[in-house]
Amino acid sequence: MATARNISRFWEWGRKIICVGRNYADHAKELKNAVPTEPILFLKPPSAYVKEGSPILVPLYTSDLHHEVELGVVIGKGGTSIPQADAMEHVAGYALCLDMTARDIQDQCKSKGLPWTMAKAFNTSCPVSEFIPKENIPDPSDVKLWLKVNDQLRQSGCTSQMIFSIPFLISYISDFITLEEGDLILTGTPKGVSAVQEHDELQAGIEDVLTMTFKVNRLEL
Ligand SMILES: O=C([O-])CC(=O)C(=O)O
Repeated sequence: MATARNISRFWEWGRKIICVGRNYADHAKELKNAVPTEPILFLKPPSAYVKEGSPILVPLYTSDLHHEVELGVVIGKGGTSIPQADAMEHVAGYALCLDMTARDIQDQCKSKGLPWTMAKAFNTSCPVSEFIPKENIPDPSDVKLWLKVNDQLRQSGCTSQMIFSIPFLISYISDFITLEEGDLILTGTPKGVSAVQEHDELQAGIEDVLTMTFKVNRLEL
């Protein structure tokens, strides 16, 4: 049972989190998934947020927790049915994000045709950096992302490899989910995802813009 002390460690930041799956062909292929022809979307609740200084907590029900480094897009101006041509006017800035994934649970859900909620939406499943103002990333379609586990490089990719662009995703999502100020869109992960263990240190960065560090802990009840 979660105690008040535990709950106070779960940082709430921003609003809803809309995630795009398999938006990099090399990552879709490394997990033997088809490259999508339309965006694959799933959600994380605001209770998934965790900021630097607080740990990523491994859910008790997984033995295969993976990191996925992603560029997050922070919505500054809400809207419904936003045309692609206007999409970037709705962006306030960015955040470096991790889409922590219980891979064993996701595999079970996939084989049963069930939603990925238990694999993707648990407390602390969305570690985020500080907010990055839009001006600090003038071309979000061409920035390098990387992630190290205990100083070893695991993921290194460039947002130029995305299948669906940021303006396309904003327009596509807003056709059926109204985007609101503070919402975060996770734009998918490049290849190199791998398992993390208790006591690991994850360091991730956006080239020349920022780095962030998170510790991994077991959830204590
Ligand atoms: O779990 C997955 O492989 C799907 C996903 O989130 C991604 O590709 O970013």
